[in-house]
Formats: sequence, C-alpha cells, structure tokens
Amino acid sequence: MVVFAVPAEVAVILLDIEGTTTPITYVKDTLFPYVKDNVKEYLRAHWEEEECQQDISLLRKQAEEDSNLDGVVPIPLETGNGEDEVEQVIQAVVDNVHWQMSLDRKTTALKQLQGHIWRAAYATGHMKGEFFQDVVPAIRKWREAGMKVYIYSSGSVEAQKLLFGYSTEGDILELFDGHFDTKIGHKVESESYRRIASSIGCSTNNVLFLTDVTREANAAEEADMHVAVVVRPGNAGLTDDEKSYYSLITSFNELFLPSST
Ligand SMILES: CSCCC(=O)C(=O)COP(=O)(O)O
Ligand SMILES: [Mg+2]
Repeated sequence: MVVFAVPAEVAVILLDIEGTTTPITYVKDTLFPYVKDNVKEYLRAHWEEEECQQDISLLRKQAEEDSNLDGVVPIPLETGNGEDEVEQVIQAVVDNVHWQMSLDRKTTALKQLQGHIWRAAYATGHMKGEFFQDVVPAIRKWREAGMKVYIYSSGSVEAQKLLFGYSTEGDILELFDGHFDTKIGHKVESESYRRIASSIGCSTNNVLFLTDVTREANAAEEADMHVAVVVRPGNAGLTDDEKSYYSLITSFNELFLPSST
C-alpha cells in the first residue's frame, strides 16, 4: 500500500466531498437528477416563502453576471401581474437551473437552491448520503489522534449537513469541526484557503487538503496548505504530469499520521 506521511505540522484535515468522500456517481445519478426532476414542483410549493425568494434573487443576480455566456437564461422580475406571470418566472428559473446544471456550474446561487430542494428528499428517507467505505472509519481514527476535520465543498453548507446528517452510516455530523462552501470563496482560488485557515484559527501550513480536482489542489498549495489528490473509481483521469507532481492516495487508509509512528 502506498503511504502518504502527514507532516508533523498538520493539525487539520480539510475534505472535499464529490470524488473524495463520496462517489461522483452518487452526485451525478442521485442528487442532481432529483433537482432536475423536482425543481419546478419545489418552486411552485415554496414560491411565497422568504427563503425561496432569496434563492430566486441570487439566481437572478447570477444570471445578470452570466449575461455574456452562451445559453444563459435570464430571470425576469415579478411585477405582481398574476398567476401567469408567476408561472413564466418559475419556468425561467427552471430553465436557468437546468442550463447551469448542464455545465456542472458551482455557483453559490445554484448550490444554495439545490440544498433546499434536497432537504425534503433526505428528511423523508428518499435519499441517504453515501461515502467510500474507508471514509468514516478513517475520520474516526484521525479524530482519536487529535486531528480537527473540516469539509470544504462547492455544495452549500446546508447540503453538506444533509449528506452527513442523513447518511447510510446514520447521522455522522459529530465527526466534523466545521463546514465551508463557496461563500468563503471558490475552490480554485488560493485566497479561499487562506480565509478558511484564518476562520479555523490556524496557519495554512497546519492544514492538509484532500481533493480529486487538481485545480483545487493547486490553489490550496499556492496558499501553502499541504495537499494530496484523491484517486477514486469514477473520478476524472489525471495527466502524467499531474500524477508525478501530486501526492496521490486511493483510500484515506493511506494517510499515515505522525502519532501513528
Ligand atoms: C453535499 S455536496 C453535493 C454535491 C455538489 O453539489 C457539489 O458541487 C460537490 O462539489 P465538491 O466541491 O464537493 O466536489
Ligand atoms: Mg470534488
């Protein structure tokens, strides 16, 4: 077994979700189709609620920022002109969401609405968060060894808490010291990793970030975090240069903590 020796200065392990703790197939074949199939019904049921209107405002703002992109669907303002107008705005939101999802965009606006749509599916037991089998036992071991464990995903903090709170392993939220999403910044920007360290109250070099995406690993490394790239079944392939540059792990069991020497 290949071993990644965790440097002694590391006190925090920061985890990506999709492709790292959780199979990409779970996200693509379960989570995303649920949103695509249920977004219209969700909007109709929750339209009058403050939270739903905040989600729409964020999506509208995002659509304005995206106005130069091919295929963008603008979201008109509602002027109080009756049910037909509401239906038109809802259809624009549905089309915008489908367009963003066809590009697998990671905008805060999309991720926030997705999290709200998944809430009912988790609460009713229709969906349960899934993890690679090494994930939960390894995190328990790291915590026993005194490591802090945090999540950083493009999925909203609310969506993260649903995934870990309603999972095939039960409610495992207690395993995490905290959660970060794109509200702290995008995962391919090094400044986000500086902000995360500062919010945890440590230096960036006290953190080991595990992700499947080399652009994210690169941004974290630029901020002086330690990184390892996680290679899981179903993940995108790596180039030969990436394979030789990054430390690679195929299971969390390959991390060797200083205290385990
Ligand atoms: C609970 S996260 C749902 C998955 C998701 O929406 C996503 O974008 C995952 O991105 P990640 O940054 O974890 O690769
Ligand atoms: Mg990922």
